[in-house]
Amino acid sequence: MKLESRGLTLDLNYPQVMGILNVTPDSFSDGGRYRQIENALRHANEMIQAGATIIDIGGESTRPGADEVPTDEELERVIPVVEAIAKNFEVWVSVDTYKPEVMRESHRVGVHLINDIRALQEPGALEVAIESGLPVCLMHMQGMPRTMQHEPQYTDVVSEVDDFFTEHITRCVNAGMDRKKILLDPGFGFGKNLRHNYQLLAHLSDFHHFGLPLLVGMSRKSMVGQLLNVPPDQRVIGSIACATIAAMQGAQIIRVHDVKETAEAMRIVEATLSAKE
Ligand SMILES: Cn1cnc2c(O)nc(N)nc21
Repeated sequence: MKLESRGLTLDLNYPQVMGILNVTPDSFSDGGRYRQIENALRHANEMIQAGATIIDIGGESTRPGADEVPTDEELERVIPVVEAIAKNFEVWVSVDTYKPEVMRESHRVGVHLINDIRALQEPGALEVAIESGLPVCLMHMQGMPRTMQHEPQYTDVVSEVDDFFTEHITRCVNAGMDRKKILLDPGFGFGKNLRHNYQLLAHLSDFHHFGLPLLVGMSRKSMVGQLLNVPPDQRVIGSIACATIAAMQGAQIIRVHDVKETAEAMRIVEATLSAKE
């Protein structure tokens, strides 16, 4: 399975590591626009050297309880960084946004992939995504970041996420999107309690029946923290375990903070999966 965008190809027969680049104020404490771009380029370079083949740039925190960011503010944070990385590196750049204006401007300055935690449900987002011709990751979320972790409920989380994928693939294809441009993501931690997250991880391979790439993000999340009772910066080993379990089930893109460690673990997964054949 391969994914194409703007002349770049991603070989999805091997797990690809997506490095997280947050351009929210708390992520670059020493502020200042130029400094922010300089720091972002340095961080992106580190992740690329460590094995990331995609850099995911986000200007609005998606943590539980996070507030929304005005569109102009998100544009100011994200667009210069998307442009700088797309210009300076031969790497896939994805934009983590649900706002159509940010999608459009990111496309204008060279982004390769749209990563939308709201699965193109914002007014105008689907039209912009189709117009751009870019691949899009549709992620499942129950509720909104501000309230999604207040008692999430499911009858059967795996089948409900599967139904969500069916519904939104159909919606996008009926609106004119090329089905081959869609990626799917169960949205670990987005309206899921600990058990829901591990049911999704345990059954991740069930989602291959769509024949579309699976993108997963468990890095440093509470599904690791709640089990190990450690703060985010001590969740690397648990995150690697999650990444390995997902990749062993064929997840094609793993979204992480700790690129070097994850890329090394993916080498082990590749060796194991290729020995299966
Ligand atoms: C932005 N973001 C935070 N967590 C994520 C996840 O698990 N998947 C995707 N696609 N994006 C995420």
